[in-house]
Amino acid sequence: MRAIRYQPDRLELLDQTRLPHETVWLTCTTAEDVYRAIQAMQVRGAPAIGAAAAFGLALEARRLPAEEVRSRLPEVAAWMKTARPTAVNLMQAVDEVMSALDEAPRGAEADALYRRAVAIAERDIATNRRIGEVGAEWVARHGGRILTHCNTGSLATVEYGTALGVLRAMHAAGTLKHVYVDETRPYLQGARLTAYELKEEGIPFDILTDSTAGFAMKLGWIDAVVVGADRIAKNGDTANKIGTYSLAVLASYHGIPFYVAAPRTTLDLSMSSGDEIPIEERSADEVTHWFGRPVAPEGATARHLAFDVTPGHLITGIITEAGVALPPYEESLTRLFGGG
Ligand SMILES: CSC[C@H]1O[C@H](OP(=O)(O)O)[C@H](O)[C@@H]1O
Repeated sequence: MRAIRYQPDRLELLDQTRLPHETVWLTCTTAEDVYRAIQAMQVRGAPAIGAAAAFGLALEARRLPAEEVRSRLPEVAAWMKTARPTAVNLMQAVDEVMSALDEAPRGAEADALYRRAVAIAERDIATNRRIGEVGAEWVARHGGRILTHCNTGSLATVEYGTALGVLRAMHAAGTLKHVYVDETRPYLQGARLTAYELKEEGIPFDILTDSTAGFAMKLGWIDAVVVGADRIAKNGDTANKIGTYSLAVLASYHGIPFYVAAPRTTLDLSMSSGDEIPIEERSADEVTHWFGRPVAPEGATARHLAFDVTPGHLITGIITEAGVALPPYEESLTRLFGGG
């Protein structure tokens, strides 16, 4: 499954606000088209956001007058980084695609950025499959009944997924027994998107309301928890979808292994701890309304923190393409990926 399709002159995004009941593709031809799609969560998921932004800048390089690309694109790149604040993949991908500008022959900037964006997308897919291999072997030792949160599959990562990639690899190896999918209010990445991906592949699952997870652990349903990430600090503190922190506390209380699966591009080793990670707060309307229809009484207010930060000491291991990092993360992550 692909949620992002790319050509030199356009980027097509599967509108994730319409899934699972409608398949609507958005066609983007400018950086602004992509910026708006990221902000509206029509494309979402840390790696997918990064890849889309990279293609958005390549499109802008094609749209701008050739003689103005080098002077104007850096400003567009800085603006693109503000589309959403938490997923470090956005910032990393923008910097990576912009580095192609320095190396591009004059007059061929757009083609150079497009090639770099394609390289980012294809590398991410290969990385995801490696994370799946590493994670499947490691997590299976705990058992095959896995709880996951949000959506970390093809829809979040160009293809295959990170945490959901581990579950795909376990399913392929015959070690996955069942997936428990947190619905993940209010956007319902779990109930709408993860369920959509798992159903497509015949992987057995049940959706749980977010508030069921703790009791499911008490009932002995869960062998391990595997989630994704949007930014991981040097000490292993991990920003991820709101509700992840609660899952980690519950898993710790119940003695259940809790894993994060993420690529190098989600690590922010410049941050010493999760205290520095910017947490996106989205419109209260996304809580008080169900995709536009009012749920709460008129005038009700809400706080909508879109992410939380799980302290490294609650994380059993961080599954990456280079191996599984174990505490202490300051040492293990640096050993796997270097200083920064
Ligand atoms: C594989 S990264 C997916 C990551 O991104 C999600 O956030 P959002 O849906 O708001 O983009 C969530 O934190 C997932 O774990």
